[in-house]
Amino acid sequence: MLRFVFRRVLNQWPLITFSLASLLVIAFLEFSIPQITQRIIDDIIPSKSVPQLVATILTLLGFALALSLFSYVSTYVMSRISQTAIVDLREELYRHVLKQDFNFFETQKTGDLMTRFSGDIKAIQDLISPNTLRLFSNVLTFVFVLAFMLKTDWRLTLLITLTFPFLYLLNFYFSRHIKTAFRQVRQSTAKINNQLQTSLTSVLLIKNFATEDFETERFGAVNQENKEHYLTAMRYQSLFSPSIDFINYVGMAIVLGYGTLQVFRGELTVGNIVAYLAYLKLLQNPVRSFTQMVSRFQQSLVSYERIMDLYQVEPNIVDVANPLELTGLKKAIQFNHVDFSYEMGQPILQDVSFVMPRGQVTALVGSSGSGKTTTTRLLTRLYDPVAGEVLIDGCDIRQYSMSSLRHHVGIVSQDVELIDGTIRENIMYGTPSATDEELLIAVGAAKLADFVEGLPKGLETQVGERGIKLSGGQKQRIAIARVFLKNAPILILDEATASLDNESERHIQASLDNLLEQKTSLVIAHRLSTVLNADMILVMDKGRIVEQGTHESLLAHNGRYQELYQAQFK
Ligand SMILES: Nc1ncnc2c1ncn2[C@@H]1O[C@H](COP(=O)(O)OP(=O)(O)OP(=O)(O)O)[C@@H](O)[C@H]1O
Repeated sequence: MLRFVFRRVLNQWPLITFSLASLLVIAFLEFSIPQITQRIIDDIIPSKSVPQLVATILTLLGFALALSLFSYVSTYVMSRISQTAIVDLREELYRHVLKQDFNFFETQKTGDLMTRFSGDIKAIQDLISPNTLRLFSNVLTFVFVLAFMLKTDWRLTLLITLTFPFLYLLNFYFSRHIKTAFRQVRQSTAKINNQLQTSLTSVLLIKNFATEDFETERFGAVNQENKEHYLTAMRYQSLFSPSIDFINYVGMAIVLGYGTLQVFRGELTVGNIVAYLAYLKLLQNPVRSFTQMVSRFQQSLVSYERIMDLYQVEPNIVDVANPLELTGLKKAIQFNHVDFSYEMGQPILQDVSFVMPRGQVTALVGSSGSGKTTTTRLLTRLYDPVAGEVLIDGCDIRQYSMSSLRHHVGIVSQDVELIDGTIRENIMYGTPSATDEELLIAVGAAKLADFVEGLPKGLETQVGERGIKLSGGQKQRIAIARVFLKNAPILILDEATASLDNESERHIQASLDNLLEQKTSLVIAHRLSTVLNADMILVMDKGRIVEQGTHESLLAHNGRYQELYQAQFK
């Protein structure tokens, strides 16, 4: 973990060098101040020299001022180093997560991912904090002080160091337990986040089924679990500091007891004892901050492991080395003996083969769960086939760069996804360079113009939380306008007109027909009326294409299409 953190701050070496230099100065000043006390007690008090006293006090104040100044500067600089490193880390992790396969997001819990971005990154941030820096300066002071004490009275110093093994053992014992306990705290916090995330995004479900009490009870259970783990962690942590304090008092007793005996024998001065007591504190400081660091370190370690887990996930669907750039569709898209399964041993698509010639509309029909959406997902490489291939102009789509492939496909799907922003931002999402003229054409084509003109802020109206609520049909039309604007040569319409009333559907259908005319499209529709005019209809059943042809030829055939048609219209 330290190596990981170190690599992340290494590029800020000038600031780090400056911080380390300040640490040296701080350690020197902290070591010197008790020397001044000793000098006053042992030399100046007996000499009764006022000028010497004034000079020494001024030196003391000067040292104290310098100490404050260096502490301030080094703390601020360290915060800067830490913030810069954390911003980089968060961004890198974000990019890494977005790069993952679609499948990753389907299996990963959102709340858990959010915890990694918030809590876990914060724990790493704590590690690169001014407190950690303090620990380093304390360690330096520790070395200075120990060297001096050994020189002054090695026996007394050795007696004090007898307490160190106990400190070490206590650290060892507590840190192990604290680490385990904090891992459980984090896991249960992620559970709380998951529960919150799922219930807050399904409020309608909860209201409709009046399951508030049930949900609250479930939430209570995970909340309680979190409390138990936290209390376990706290039990260890609260016992940790007092145990260390006790050992420290033993050290103080040794200095006072043995030191006073030495004074009796004339081997140490009173000033020596006072300085020793101050130094004892300086020896204890590192131990103190070390104890705090242990728990922070444990938390960071748990978080580090969770972040590393995330880093270690690599996407399976990636560009080949030196991918081709797709520059347009010239002849056809072809599915060639494609097999696919989401989970091993459970085939979803089997031996799917068909051709979509350029400029034609291919429709996919079939009962629910027959594999229509899955087929469209293979075309944009949300998933790759298990066997067989998908070709564009005779070339396997895996040879093209994913971004060029996806730039060539426009999708309107069942679930419209809107971003938090204005209607304009939503329509221009993915096409930020579109001109106002192009935007207005898209708005008109998607039959949104009347609706937008009726809004006081027009295209600048916020959608979602801080703006207007949109109906299902309006959302869908925004999604259609977005695809109009993208103007990709290949179109996928997955139940694109699903949430429109009959009248809007007619409007949209007309403009979609315009759009489809110049495109190569794959249209999924449960309502057969929307696919009557398709150039080719593929009938899917249990992951296979069981029939294909035009509406008339399929009806005449008296097969699965006939059944579907009968079920809908008779
Ligand atoms: N992410 C997934 N993981 C595992 N199985 C899945 C996943 N998505 C879909 N399936 C399964 O794959 C099969 C085909 O689903 P698909 O969504 O392609 O069907 P569909 O024909 O589009 O259905 P509908 O018309 O209801 O949208 C279904 O049995 C479904 O349960």
